[in-house]
Amino acid sequence: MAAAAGGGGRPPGPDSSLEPYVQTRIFKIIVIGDSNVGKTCLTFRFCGGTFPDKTEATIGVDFREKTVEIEGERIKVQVWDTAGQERFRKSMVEHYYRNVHAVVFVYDVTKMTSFTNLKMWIEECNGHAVPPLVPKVLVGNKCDLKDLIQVPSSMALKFADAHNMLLFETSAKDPKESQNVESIFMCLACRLKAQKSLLYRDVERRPGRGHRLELTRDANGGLPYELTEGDVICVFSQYGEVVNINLVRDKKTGKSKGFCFLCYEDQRSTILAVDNFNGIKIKGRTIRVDHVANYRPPKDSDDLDEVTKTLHAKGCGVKTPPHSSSDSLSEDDDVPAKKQKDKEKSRQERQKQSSQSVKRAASAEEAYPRIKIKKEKEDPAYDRYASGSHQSWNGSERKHASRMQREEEEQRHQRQSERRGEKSSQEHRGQNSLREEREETGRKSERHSSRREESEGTRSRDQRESSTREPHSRHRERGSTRDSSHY
Ligand SMILES: Nc1nc2c(ncn2[C@@H]2O[C@H](COP(=O)(O)OP(=O)(O)OP(=O)(O)O)[C@@H](O)[C@H]2O)c(=O)[nH]1
Repeated sequence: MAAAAGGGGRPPGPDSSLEPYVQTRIFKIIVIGDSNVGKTCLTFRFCGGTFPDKTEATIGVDFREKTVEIEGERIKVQVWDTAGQERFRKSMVEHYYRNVHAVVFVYDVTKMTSFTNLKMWIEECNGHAVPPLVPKVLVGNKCDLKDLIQVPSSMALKFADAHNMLLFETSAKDPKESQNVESIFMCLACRLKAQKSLLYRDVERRPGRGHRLELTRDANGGLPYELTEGDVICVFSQYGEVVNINLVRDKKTGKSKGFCFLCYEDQRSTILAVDNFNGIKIKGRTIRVDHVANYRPPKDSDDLDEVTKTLHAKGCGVKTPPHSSSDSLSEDDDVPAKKQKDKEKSRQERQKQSSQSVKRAASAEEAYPRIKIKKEKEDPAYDRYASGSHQSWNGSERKHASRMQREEEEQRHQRQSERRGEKSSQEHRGQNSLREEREETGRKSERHSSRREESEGTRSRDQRESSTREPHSRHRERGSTRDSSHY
């Protein structure tokens, strides 16, 4: 069942390797227990197949990895060898438990205190809201020291039963027991595989330009006020490119309000960020992040300088070439400052005329073709936080977009009729060309209907999303994302 082994080092991030994009699931398994029970040796035995001559107390965490094959599927077992000593684990505990898929509790069969302390380790684990679905096993190590055994198997078995865990009694040192050590992790991997689809590599790399990450603020945390947009981008670009950021600032003082909206280049990055950043501490403040459907660009206010306005409009991501001709409609992309001012005026005029939020969202979509914004209902929570006037979008931009579409359509028609004209001028129009024409018509109608299906699909999806969006429906949405990315 098992294949290649891995070594220690940094946690292999989902994008850290240059290996081709394959669907490899990663199971994060943490090994917990008192210091000196043999956690490091067990992980060495499993990942490297050896018993280390010498070990030192683990500081923070060590990572080891092994790729195994279960029923034809390659799975990466990522083993987190945690520190047993309180002083070496304090700052890391939250990281251990975040998005963990399975837990291995280890005690030393020759040391009763390491067994009685298990209660404390289980409490710690429960205190970090590890879901009940996460499999846990109990491992009694150092069974080779037969004469020194203090913890009888019957006692350990009773404890394991009481906590709904499997018990493994083994030795990292004794090579004859290596199969048993392997079974600990393989048993967990098999159980995890049997559960539903896991982890990030399964998530489609969709250009989810509308997907945003919301860094919220509550009584216990939020972004440290001193962080600038650049700081936030530095931290959050670990999991993907940030293409736009809206760090909400006080209108008068310009100081950060401690919350922010980020737009990643794809949905996968947003999911990764939610899973990895939620609950971390930055400068003593706990970060809370949510994955919500739509990125909201900053609201324009009068005292913003032109550079900032243009940056808000363009985003901060690297420019990618437009996907299609309609993408190149971005008139705003290189709007000179004066034009921007004029637009601002007419925008304000239009704002008086129309206060319908749906319309606003629709026109925003046209104003920011690079960051497509889905239509959605106005989120009152956003208005509560955000300062400054509502942004409404210029009707001329809408007209411009539709005019361009019309022109494009006309050009396409012209090209088609030219092609047809050429064909009719041919003297001998045989069966082949007739067939070609029929095929062309078929293709065209196919294209047409698929486009219609696509737009209908998008519309109904948008309708569904907007109908379920409430100020706090983010959580539901995030839950559904998790459903698809976690077991
Ligand atoms: N006899 C015997 N000794 C073992 C076994 N496993 C580990 N040891 C020894 O136990 C000591 C501690 O092992 P480690 O693996 O470093 O213990 P740990 O739980 O990782 O300790 P911390 O990193 O401090 O949390 C070392 O001297 C190992 O050689 C085993 O199966 N049998």
